[in-house]
This record gives sequence, structure tokens and C-alpha cells, in this order.
Amino acid sequence: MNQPSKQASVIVIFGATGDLAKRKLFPSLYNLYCKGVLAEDFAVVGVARRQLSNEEFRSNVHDAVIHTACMDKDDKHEEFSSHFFYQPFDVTKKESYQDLKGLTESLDEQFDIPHNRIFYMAMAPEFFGTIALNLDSEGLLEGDGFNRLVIEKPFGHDFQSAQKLNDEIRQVFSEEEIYRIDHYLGKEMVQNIEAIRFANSLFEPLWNNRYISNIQITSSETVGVETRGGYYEKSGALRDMVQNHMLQMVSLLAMEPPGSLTTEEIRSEKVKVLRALRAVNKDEVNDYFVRGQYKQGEANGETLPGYREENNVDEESNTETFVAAKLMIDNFRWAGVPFYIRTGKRMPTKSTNILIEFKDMPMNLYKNESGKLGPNILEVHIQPEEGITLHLNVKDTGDMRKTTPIELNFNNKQKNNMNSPEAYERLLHDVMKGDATNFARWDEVALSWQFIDPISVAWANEKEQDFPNYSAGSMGPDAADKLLEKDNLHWWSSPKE
Ligand SMILES: NC(=O)C1=CN([C@@H]2O[C@H](COP(=O)(O)OP(=O)(O)OC[C@H]3O[C@@H](n4cnc5c(N)ncnc54)[C@H](OP(=O)(O)O)[C@@H]3O)[C@@H](O)[C@H]2O)C=CC1
Ligand SMILES: O=C1O[C@H](COP(=O)(O)O)[C@@H](O)[C@H](O)[C@H]1O
Repeated sequence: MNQPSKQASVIVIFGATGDLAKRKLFPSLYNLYCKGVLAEDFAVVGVARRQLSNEEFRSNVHDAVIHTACMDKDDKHEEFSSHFFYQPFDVTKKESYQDLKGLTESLDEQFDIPHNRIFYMAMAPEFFGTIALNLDSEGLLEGDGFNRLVIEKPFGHDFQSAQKLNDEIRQVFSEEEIYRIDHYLGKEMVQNIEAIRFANSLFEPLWNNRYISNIQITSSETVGVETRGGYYEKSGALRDMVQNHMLQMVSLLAMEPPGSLTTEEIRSEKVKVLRALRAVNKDEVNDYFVRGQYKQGEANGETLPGYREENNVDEESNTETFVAAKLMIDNFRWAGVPFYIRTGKRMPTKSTNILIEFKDMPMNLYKNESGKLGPNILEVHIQPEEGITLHLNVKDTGDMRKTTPIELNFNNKQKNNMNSPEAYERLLHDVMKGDATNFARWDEVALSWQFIDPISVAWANEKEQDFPNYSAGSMGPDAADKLLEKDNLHWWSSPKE
């Protein structure tokens, strides 16, 4: 159930000296503060191992938000950071939790907060279970207010580890209290998928296997693994991007219209898509999945290192930095329509794009004159541009029997002349409101892992002899193109790329 919007709370960030807190959480909280979403009655407690005073912590927070400007208002960096408090913390020690209890209760009084708590886990997942159990045993969850637990990815490494983690946190928190972050669900245009589908009589009647030929989702990154070689070696693109973000986008594109826009209705429809995903067993992996690993290449005149040359990466690594796949959804709406996905590091552009290709006209009156008609395509630009493009055919000026392709464009950022809020800002606000719609429910996470696990097992068991198989700065290995060629299709490259 969605709750009324403003509910003052103490936000406890576990891992408050880390990268996520600095780059995403503090700036998002600052934006919410500037917009008046966070009232004067909020407090943030940062905890981590290192010894910092409140002043040092506030100075870190201040530095993290100094380049973020309050729109149309005087900047409030000092005022904002005065709401932040720090406590050195050892996740395994009871005393740390007892001290935290004392601090949060004193902040309740200072800021007139009715014992509402948001616990944000911005540290390694191996600590989550211990933290949850200690929060409970040391009485931090007692009181009349709400308790909400925000959990970062990765939520497990496979189904078994995800289930173990879930069992641990569920000993203490109810499903309704758990907010599993998938930051793609906080992106403006990912959220717009539902509106495009369910608020336009033009599209919804066509949104099925009678009219759609195929759907293509590309999420490409220009960066390599940067400082995250250690994590990425164990994860790879399949766990890092496909299990979560890519499957979430597929679910939103393929779900049935929910009965209403409530959290449970929407998540229940998404989960049905994951249940209908055709399982790929280990002998079929090569028919449906392609893996890639980047080698040295060039972009913008710069030589880029290969994955195996990156820090903390095995020089014979079998980890994939690129995945392309053909997903089939075996239900009445989607039988026979392939959903192609691809994602990778060190590709030519940073962009996420969805293309819905409609089937050809049953008869083409123009074919003899001007060759094959261009297909109708609806593109949803997730990032960096936010908008939609509809590709149509119109009459060529001056020739009755010729057509020419045109584009109808909508740019979301031009709508109200402002940037849409960053995903984390939106998701943090949702947690404060108690709206879990754009967070992954346990059954979604479980089903995604169950779908992914046979592929990762097959890949772990069979070293890819072709690795590295695509140049940094390219669109991935040739096999990704062949995946569609087998179906007489090809990847459409977005004109926005
Ligand atoms: N960074 C990002 O953009 C993203 C991160 N994530 C996830 O968020 C989580 C945090 O990531 P990130 O911020 O990058 O990681 P960092 O390594 O930068 O930060 C880890 C934090 O945990 C603290 N910490 C580590 N061990 C302990 C301990 N035993 N007791 C108390 N505190 C401890 C560290 O502080 P100290 O050293 O002072 O103890 C630090 O504050 C991870 O699960 C990651 O996968 C998910 C998506 C994006
Ligand atoms: O979750 C992750 O996402 C980012 C890509 O996110 P985006 O919002 O920049 O598209 C990816 O770089 C990272 O490896 C992965 O962990």
C-alpha cells in the first residue's frame, strides 16, 4: 500500500564512507532536501568502520554535494549537512548497535521524529544478515514507527545464495518492509514504459504477437570495469546486468495490464512474465545466449586495454563483459516474438534503448516502386536521451507511389525544461513514502536467478575458447549479430546512438 508522502525518519546508512554513499546517496538526499521533500525533521546517521567525527563526516557529505545546485534557491549545503551524524561501527559487535540505538533515539527527540527508521545497506551483502539480526536483538526495531530495509544489489550470486540472504533478512523484516533496489526501475523512461503502453489506445491493441515482430533492448557502456575488477570477475555481465536490469525491462514491456497501478498489482503482473520465460537448459545455451569479452581496442583515438589487462582480473579470465540473448515468453500474448537483449562494457556509446519492431503490412502497395517499406518501429530512449521516436512511412513529396521514412520524436527533457530526477533520488523518495512498486519483490528476484543460473553454470563449466572476442569500442562479438541473422533479423542501431 502506498503511504502518504511526508514521514520524517532517521535514515541509517551502513557503509556511509563508501563510493555509493558519496556518489549517489548524498547527492540524491540533497536534491530531495532542495525540493522540500525532506522536511527540516530528518536525520541521517552514517556508520562504517573508520573513525570519523561528526564534523569530518559532515565535511565529506558537504564535498559530495557541493557541485549539486538547489534549483531556483540559495544553495543549502551547510544546512543540509548539519542533519548528518556519524558513528564508527563494527557490524559484529553488539555495543555498536546499542550505541546506534541511543543515537537514533536522541535524534528522534531532537528532530521530533516518531521512531521511523530507514536502514540503507550500502556495504557488502555478506553483512546484511548479521546486521538485520543485530538490529532486532538489540531492540532497534522496537517502537511505534515504521522500519524499512533498503538492500543494494547484488542480491545473491545465484538462486541459492539469494534465498539464503532472503531467509536471513526475512527472519527480522517482513516482505513489505524490504526495498530491493534495482536502480533501472528508478529511471524516468523505464517508468514511462507502463504509461506508453497503458495510456495510449494507439499502442496497447497492437502490443502482442499479431503485430509485433520482435523487441530489442540494448544497454551499452563505454567504460570498462574500472576499479571493480575483483567484483566483476565473480559477477560478469550476466549477473551484473541481465539478471536484474535487463529482465526488469523485459517484464515491464511484456506484462499484462495490471488491474490498477498499485504495488502488488504491478509486481504480480511482472512476475507472471518471469514465470513464462522459456527456460534455457544447459544444452541450449548456445542457441539463445552469446557471451563476449573485450580485447584491446580504440575509441576516439585512444587505445583501450583489454579486460584481461585490467586490475584484479585474471589474465586468462573466462568472465563475460558482454551478453546478447534471445528470450522467448511462452504465453498467449508473446508466443513467437523474440525479445533480444544485449549489454556490455567498452562499447562505442553509453546508451540504453528499447526498440519495438512491428510486423510488415500484409500487402505492400509501394513495394514495386520504392523497394521494401521501412518497418514501423517504436523506440524508447532510456538514456542518455529520454524520449520516444516513432518511425513511420509517408508519401514522398512529388511522387504518388513512393514513400519515405520519417520519425516522430518526443524528448522528455524538453517537456518541462528540466532534467528528470536521478534514479536514486526517485527511489529514496519512494522508500520515504513507503511505495515499493519500483523495487524487486522476492519472487521476481528468485525467478530471475532461476532463469539465469543454468546459463552461468554452463559458462563456468565451459571455458570460452574465443575469448577475448570483441574489440574495446565495438558493438560486441560477431556472434551477437548471427543470433538475429538466424531469425532473418538484425539489430537496429538507434539513430540517437
Ligand atoms: N558504488 C556503486 O555505484 C554501487 C554499489 N552497489 C553496492 O553497494 C554496496 C556498497 O558499495 P560501495 O559503496 O561501492 O562499496 P565501498 O567499498 O566503496 O564501501 C563499502 C562501505 O562499507 C564499509 N564497511 C566495509 N566493511 C565494514 C565492516 N566490517 N563494518 C562496517 N563497515 C564496513 C566501508 O567503510 P569503512 O572502510 O570505513 O569501514 C564503506 O563505507 C555493495 O553491495 C555494492 O555492490 C550497487 C550498485 C552501485
Ligand atoms: O548496476 C549496474 O549498473 C551500471 C550501469 O548503470 P547505468 O545507470 O549507468 O546504466 C553498470 O555500470 C554496473 O556495472 C552495474 O553494476
